[in-house]
Amino acid sequence: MAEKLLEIRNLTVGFQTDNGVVKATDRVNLTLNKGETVCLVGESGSGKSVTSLAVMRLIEYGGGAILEGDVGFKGDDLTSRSQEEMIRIRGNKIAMIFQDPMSALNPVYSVGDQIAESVMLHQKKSKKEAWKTAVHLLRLVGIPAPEMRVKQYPHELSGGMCQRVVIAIALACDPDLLIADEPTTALDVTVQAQILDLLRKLQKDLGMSILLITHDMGVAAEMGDRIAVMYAGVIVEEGAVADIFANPSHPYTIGLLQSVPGLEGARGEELYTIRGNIPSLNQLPTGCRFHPRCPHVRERCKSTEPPVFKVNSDHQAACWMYASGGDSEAWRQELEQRS
Ligand SMILES: Nc1ncnc2c1ncn2[C@@H]1O[C@H](COP(=O)(O)OP(=O)(O)OP(=O)(O)O)[C@@H](O)[C@H]1O
Ligand code: NI
Repeated sequence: MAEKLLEIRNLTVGFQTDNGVVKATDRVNLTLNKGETVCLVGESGSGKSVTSLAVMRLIEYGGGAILEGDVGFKGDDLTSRSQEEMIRIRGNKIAMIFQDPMSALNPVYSVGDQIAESVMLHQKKSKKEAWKTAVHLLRLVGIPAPEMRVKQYPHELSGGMCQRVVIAIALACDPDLLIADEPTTALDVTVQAQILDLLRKLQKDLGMSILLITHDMGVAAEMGDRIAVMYAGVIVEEGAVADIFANPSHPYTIGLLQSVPGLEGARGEELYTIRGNIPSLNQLPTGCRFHPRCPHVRERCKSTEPPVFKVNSDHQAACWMYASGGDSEAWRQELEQRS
């Protein structure tokens, strides 16, 4: 049995707005095993960042609140920790990196100072030792001539180099879990690939788990052991990466795959676009949230929200098509033919 590291259960995050409370995530369930990379994918506004910020308990600083559910981390429930305790947990066991490395770095301190500060915060080391560790970490994240680079300031480094520095800072606390929210979106394509390679290598060498947030199915295919697809605050499909690509099951996932050039799901010459837009949180449709955009919609989808159904042993989808009995079989055949 794989060892569970992070277990998000029924996580509902709410925000107070002028129109009352909106739920940015609604009973999200997601498990991450030790040493595994799980990719959380979905369109803009689907609730990916909110989910990760709730895990870190940073959502409370952004005006959100955890309304329901819990976050098991190494058997501990993070939702019942105080913010003081969370500071220690965030620093020591969970690290997070974001899209824009420049905004994560302080322009007035050298990169060495910033890494060393993180080292001293987490390990009992003198300034001199911490500086040595900073050089070591820069080497670990693939920065050439680290002895020279360590003295430089963020503006003297490229965007890709800065993201490597941010990763070095994250590694200073020797995290069990790295949450990476669109870590390569702001970088150009070649640099993007290099940073993804680096994350893969670090994961293998250091044995950490990665929760990778991306809207890019190609990135998810390359990086993930498992993929969870999010739509309008709910996880609509989850499974092993090979399974999701070979046998995408939720109509939303199928649409996503068909809209990516060069992926197997994309058949024919013309790329598919999912009709319509993601609904706003204060005007969620009844029943299945995806039903107004779904090419396979049936009456039941309009009235009742589907629970999660097993597609096979390690693959599940929240779609009525996978309920047993009724006309599900015929329905699935229709889907096979149309897609
Ligand atoms: N402080 C806030 N107040 C009100 N609503 C918020 C707040 N922060 C986020 N939301 C809402 O929560 C929803 C999910 O946002 P989130 O940032 O998690 O999306 P995402 O999937 O990460 O999208 P993206 O790919 O654009 O980063 C959005 O509809 C957003 O408007
Ligand atoms: Ni986001």
